[in-house]
Amino acid sequence: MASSRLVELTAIIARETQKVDDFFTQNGLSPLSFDPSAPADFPVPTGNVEIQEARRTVINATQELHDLMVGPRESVRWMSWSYTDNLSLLAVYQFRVASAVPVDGEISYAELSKATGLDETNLKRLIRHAMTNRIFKEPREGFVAHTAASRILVDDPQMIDWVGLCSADFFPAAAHTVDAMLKYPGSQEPAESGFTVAWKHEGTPMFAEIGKDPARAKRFGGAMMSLTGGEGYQVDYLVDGYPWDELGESTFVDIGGSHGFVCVALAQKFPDMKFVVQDLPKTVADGPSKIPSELAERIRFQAHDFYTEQPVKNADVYFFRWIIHNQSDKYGVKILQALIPALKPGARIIINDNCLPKPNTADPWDEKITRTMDVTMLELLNARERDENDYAELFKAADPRFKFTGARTSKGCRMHIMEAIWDPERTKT
Ligand SMILES: C[S@@+](CC[C@H](N)C(=O)[O-])C[C@H]1O[C@@H](n2cnc3c(N)ncnc32)[C@H](O)[C@@H]1O
Repeated sequence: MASSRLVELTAIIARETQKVDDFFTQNGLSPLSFDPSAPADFPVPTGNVEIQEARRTVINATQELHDLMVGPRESVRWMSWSYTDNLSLLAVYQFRVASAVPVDGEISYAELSKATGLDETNLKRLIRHAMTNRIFKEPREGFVAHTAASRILVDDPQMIDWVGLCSADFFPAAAHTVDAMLKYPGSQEPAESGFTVAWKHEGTPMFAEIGKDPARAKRFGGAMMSLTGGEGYQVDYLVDGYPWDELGESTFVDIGGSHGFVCVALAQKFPDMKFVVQDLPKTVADGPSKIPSELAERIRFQAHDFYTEQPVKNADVYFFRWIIHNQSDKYGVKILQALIPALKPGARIIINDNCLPKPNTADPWDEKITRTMDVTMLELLNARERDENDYAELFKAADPRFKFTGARTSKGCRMHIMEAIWDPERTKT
């Protein structure tokens, strides 16, 4: 029957919402709301699998119901204008509108215009558009007040960086990605991406260009902290999601490890492990100051370019988190090959990154995020996310003596742990 899916979805939504609501009542939690005083995050721990699953089911079922009700033609029509969401967000970011709106209370458009330097007419147009995404509200005509979402743009500096990075730096890159693909078909070069075409520095990759401007680099760093601390990316999933205790006394090399926060988390739980954090010279220079003094003896820093030969020989683990997805296959292979002179038999190469799902197998919310991340890697660096088979092929292309053992993840985690073992006995064919 034509309406059966609609009725089915409505029943699912009612049933699962009831579970969430009962949990809120039993635990004395305030009801969910868009009010500026409402919690900025869903206030149930990620470890509560039952309620988190009910929540996801509602998110996915309401989205499906919404899309069915809107219908294909109208969906496509208005999806084509979704870039405007970025534009109004960019204006909010660029003119620092959120910090000019009082946290408790309201401000007239005229005063807000004075405070931000954005002319009143355009301010009103852009803010009223942002309001359609629940960023600010107009409690009475002509006055602006915060919502829970706009409050985040006052309270959370890393989220402000994330919004700035995506709307100011990445949005033009997306708009120029097809131009870049036409100009450099099938390119694997980071210096020939949509980002480089948009910002007119073809020949210089995004990271190098951003690094030239301290403010832009700082914003990039803050934005990455916001993303990697977000739901499903917390480092606890890595600490608890792999049998690190099997390693006993061991050396772990965190390649492109930034300021060593992964090593800190592992060192706290596994006292027999020692760590080397490798990154570019500027980054490692700041590293030691970020390590708790009781762990300093076990975590050392080393400047190393991961495209060149690995200097730490015979370690037990060579680890890459958020590194391989920034590489095209050409450069991913180069990074893995640079390890080979250092590897002892049985050394583990561990990649902690996204793993693209097989079609129709993933949670739709997660799949949307991971596939958006994949296309973003194309825009920025001509790099890519990979599925399990792609990782197997990457290791094989680097050297058949890498024995790929597969990808694993845990409930609620949006990343995977991919592992290969160095086996010099495997035939090099
Ligand atoms: C996306 S961040 C990932 C940082 C960290 N692994 C994490 O999980 O948050 C990429 C890191 O790679 C470092 N990096 C970039 N190019 C590098 C290179 N050629 N050699 C070593 N590190 C590099 C950057 O400085 C940065 O810290």
